[in-house]
Amino acid sequence: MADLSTCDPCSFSRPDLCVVKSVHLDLEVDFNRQVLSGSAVLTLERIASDIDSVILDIRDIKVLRACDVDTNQTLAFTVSDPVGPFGSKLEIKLPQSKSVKICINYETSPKCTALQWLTAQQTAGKKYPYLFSQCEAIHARSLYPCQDSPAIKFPYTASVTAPKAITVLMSALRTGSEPCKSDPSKTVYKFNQAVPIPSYLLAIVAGDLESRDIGPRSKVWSEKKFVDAAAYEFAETEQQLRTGEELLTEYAWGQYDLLILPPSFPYGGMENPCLTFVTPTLLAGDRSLADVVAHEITHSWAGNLVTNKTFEHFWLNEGHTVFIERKITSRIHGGEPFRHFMLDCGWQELKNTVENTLKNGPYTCLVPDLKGVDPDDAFSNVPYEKGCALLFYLETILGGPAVFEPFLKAYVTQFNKQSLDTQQWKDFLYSYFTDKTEILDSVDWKTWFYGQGMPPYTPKFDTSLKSVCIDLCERWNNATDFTNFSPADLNNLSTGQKKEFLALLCLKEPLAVNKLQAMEDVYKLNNVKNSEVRFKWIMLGIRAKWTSVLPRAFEFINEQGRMKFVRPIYRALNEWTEIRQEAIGNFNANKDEMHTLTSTQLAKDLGLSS
Ligand SMILES: CC/C=C\C/C=C\C[C@@H](O)/C=C/C=C/C=C\[C@@H](O)CCCC(=O)O
Ligand SMILES: [Zn+2]
Repeated sequence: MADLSTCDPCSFSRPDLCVVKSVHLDLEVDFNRQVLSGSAVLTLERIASDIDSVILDIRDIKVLRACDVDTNQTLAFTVSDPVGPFGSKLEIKLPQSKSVKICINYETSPKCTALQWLTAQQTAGKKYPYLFSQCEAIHARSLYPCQDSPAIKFPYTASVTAPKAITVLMSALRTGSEPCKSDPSKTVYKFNQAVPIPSYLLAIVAGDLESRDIGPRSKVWSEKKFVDAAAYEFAETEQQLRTGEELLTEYAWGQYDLLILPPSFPYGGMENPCLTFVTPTLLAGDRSLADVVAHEITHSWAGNLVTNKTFEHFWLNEGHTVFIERKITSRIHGGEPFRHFMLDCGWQELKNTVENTLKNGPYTCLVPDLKGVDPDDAFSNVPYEKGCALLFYLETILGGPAVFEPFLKAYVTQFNKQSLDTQQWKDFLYSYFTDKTEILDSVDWKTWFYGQGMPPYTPKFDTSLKSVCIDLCERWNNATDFTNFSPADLNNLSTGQKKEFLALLCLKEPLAVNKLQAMEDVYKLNNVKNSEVRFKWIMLGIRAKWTSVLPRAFEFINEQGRMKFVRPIYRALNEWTEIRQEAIGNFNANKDEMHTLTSTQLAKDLGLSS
């Protein structure tokens, strides 16, 4: 196996020998060639006095030249391509000095895994092309030469040149724009991210974008078609930010904007600092899916300020974020009963993933071994929901929210702008609760961190919001006569309760087709627009092998590319023997329009690649 860094199994870099202290990118967006070209200036600090080179991660990057900025001396470099999913190792010889600033002239490849390039035809407006990035977990190395490990944090500045009609945004504060001096048909955009970030939080978007103000420090950005709907949908953003500040500390990033991406965006949201990226599947029209924004806002502390040292400790980012996100949303809507309802739904989602999708395998560990593994291949809701469950368990045994919430504030304060691992987190927990060592010693830490399967405990939740979902599920599951059901059954439920009602039915034996048709006759779910409810209704139909679900299933997976939805639907269609070839044919017909992350994972799900 390649000589990966001693501290991060997913990076060749050796920050223990020489570390990147800051980055400046000067890039031009070339939509015709679908490349970014220009330079990366890295300020380095030698840690070991006897080293004479720096090792960086790259993938599919063409390095044209490396030089010492102060002397313009050309620096020798080598690129090696070890076998494995981690790209290439760029080694650059360094001049003799304690700190040095190097300039790397390079260009990305059209197959850069961090970027999706869309033609004008693929956008909503059909007039201009579009480009957006997704660097988490280890795709930053295809965007710029870097030490692509979350153990390292650095501030960055950038200057990006693009055609005049195109707006460019980054995960940074906008510090101005001006016509390009050498070509008035282009605009140069300037950015500054003064808060140190891990490499995966560098992000860029370029497209025909409009914005609307939604708060004193927030805008929504999207193509014209979505911008007013987005302004309505995410109107609670400032309230969510303030609730996060009440719980934790002052928001450190200045601006909090939201970018609504094209439908191919593979995730619900991505916590890029100053500019959260979100999927348009959140545009429900009733703000019922804005909890994803609360999640991304929470990452402003858990993940972006306090960061997992490697992706084996991803639960530190996601488990804390989910646990705190649910505190934020329940302080705004519904209080503790609502928090418990969300925790309970999360527990069920975890159970379904652990037992049915991952079959209690190695990726059900809270802290998985990722040696030789691309983190994308290990991704699931386990670090989110098992991590959240551990924190809920600890909150319960340590004395409840009034005792545990001050710990969360102390945690983000202690590790502000740092990266840590699970051992450091546990040591801090013990150091904070010095009077509760006996309780902490009673926790089965080994099983929680490294055990496969469900956690070693069963939580007790307040079920006041869930009982109506359970009752309606049991009524339908046991019904032989459907005359006693009415639209009012669902009209009185929240979106979350409708979703949970369908999720509970998905855990039962597959329903008879005539029962599903009766449900459709009463509730008219075939026309539902809310993506979460639509997803569960489609999954219920596929489980029952209800052929009339198929047109709606294919329509849904072809109109958006959020992996949370398309992967389970493709997997379920693939398990439906008579439909498998149609599913594979649909995938092959649409894969070129998909984000690379999505098509790569779907090919593996369908057994078309290893
Ligand atoms: C144990 C897992 C270890 C490593 C995985 C780390 C990163 C995986 C990589 O695929 C990046 C994931 C980024 C996720 C971004 C947003 C998600 O939080 C949202 C996912 C669910 C949704 O679509 O709502
Ligand atoms: Zn997250």
